[in-house]
Amino acid sequence: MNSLASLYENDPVYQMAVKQLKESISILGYPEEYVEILRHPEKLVQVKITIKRDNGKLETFLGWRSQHNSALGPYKGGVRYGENVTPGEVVALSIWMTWKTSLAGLPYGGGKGGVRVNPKALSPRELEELSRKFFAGIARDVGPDVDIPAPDVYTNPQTMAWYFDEYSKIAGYNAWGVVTAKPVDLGGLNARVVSTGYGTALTAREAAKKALGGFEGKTVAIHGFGNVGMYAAKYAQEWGAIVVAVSDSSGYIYDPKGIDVEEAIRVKNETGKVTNYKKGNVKVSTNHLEVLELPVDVLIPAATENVITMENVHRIKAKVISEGANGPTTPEADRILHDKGVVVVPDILANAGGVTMSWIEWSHNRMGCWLTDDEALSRLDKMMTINFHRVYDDWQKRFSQYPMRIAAYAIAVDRVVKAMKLRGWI
Ligand SMILES: NC(=O)C1=CN([C@@H]2O[C@H](COP(=O)(O)OP(=O)(O)OC[C@H]3O[C@@H](n4cnc5c(N)ncnc54)[C@H](O)[C@@H]3O)[C@@H](O)[C@H]2O)C=CC1
Ligand SMILES: O=C(O)CCC(=O)C(=O)O
Repeated sequence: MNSLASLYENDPVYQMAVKQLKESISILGYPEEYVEILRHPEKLVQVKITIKRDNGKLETFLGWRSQHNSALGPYKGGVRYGENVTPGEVVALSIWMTWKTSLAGLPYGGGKGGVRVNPKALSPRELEELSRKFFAGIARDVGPDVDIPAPDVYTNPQTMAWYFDEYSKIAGYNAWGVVTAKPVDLGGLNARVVSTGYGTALTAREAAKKALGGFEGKTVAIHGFGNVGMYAAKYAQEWGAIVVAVSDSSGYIYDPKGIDVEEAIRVKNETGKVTNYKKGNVKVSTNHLEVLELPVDVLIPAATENVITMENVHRIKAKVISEGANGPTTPEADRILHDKGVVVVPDILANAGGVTMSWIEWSHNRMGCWLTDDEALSRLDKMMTINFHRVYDDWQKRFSQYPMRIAAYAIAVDRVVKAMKLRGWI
């Protein structure tokens, strides 16, 4: 294999994505050579980004955009910033995007981007320069009909406004459809901000109805309190569950009687650390991973990949897990959870609220008309509830000896393979 593949092949997150792909291809009865076709991105772009720091020094960062598969439509997926971002992680995330958009029935393929940078160490001006230069670097490879980025970890609507502006200047017109999750004044929807967390809480709710006889009164712990974790907490509480614990990278807070989610969001937004929450008899710990092991009914991992592993899976007590994060559970741990009777709603189903709302935003931008947030959320609710039950029922009917992820993958991979065959690619 060529040397570009050596950039990602040894990455453990990439290897996890390939393992899941292999299992699905084998279960679907497709030839093994499909694994070789589908394990590589169609294109991987590396960008060098040099910015002038506020102290006058030049600093160089690397960024990547992985375009995994476009059989069903333009590549779609977020861009993340982080000091440990690797090309392997970006390629893996782009593979998962292909399955996610396919499973959601959207007219998209899968892509993902990343920049290896600690965003917390940059001033707002430095962050803007980095964001604009990253997007200018990939401008020839993206576009409203080619590849449509969106936010992921440590990027947000402001980042999308810079991307949109940079691309529009290069293209010579206002390219509304080149990114989604834009600010409302630039054609975005407020509903996109809440949509991933909304969808993750929704799939937790539907899974709890199946596995626990209902969602109301059930206890919930959430790992990660950013965009996804916060809104998953908000909607879980709104729908009657008791959110007893949440964490961010500073640690976690736990109150068995329930935490005040609105207050926790205020504390996180104003101080940057959820562990500054002080209400009631709250217990505060600096070990954020312990939140995964609390005695709760429902667990929502909403931070990073590889947090439920063979190391901690035997200590996990939740009976329902809804994966807000991408790739939080290793395949081995997933199998053990399944054998213990835990219902794990897989990431490609549980966190599809974001990309589904992105599609609603993108298609309305292109038609030049606008939806209210309530209309957009009610559409999302319908789409995700139907999709959850379609996957759940198929799992029970055809794949109950496997984790639910396998049923989701079987539907998703099959749709992509069929499109590739129809197009004459394979
Ligand atoms: N924002 C979106 O629309 C979507 C996000 N996701 C996934 O959800 C997860 C969270 O994303 P966002 O909430 O958007 O990010 P965010 O940047 O808004 O929040 C991330 C949260 O995770 C915590 N965190 C970061 N690194 C951590 C680490 N190494 N260990 C423990 N905690 C850590 C942060 O403190 C923060 O609370 C990611 O896996 C992302 O790929 C999936 C679908 C869509
Ligand atoms: O809204 C989007 O296009 C991206 C969402 C995303 O990156 C994800 O679902 O992981």
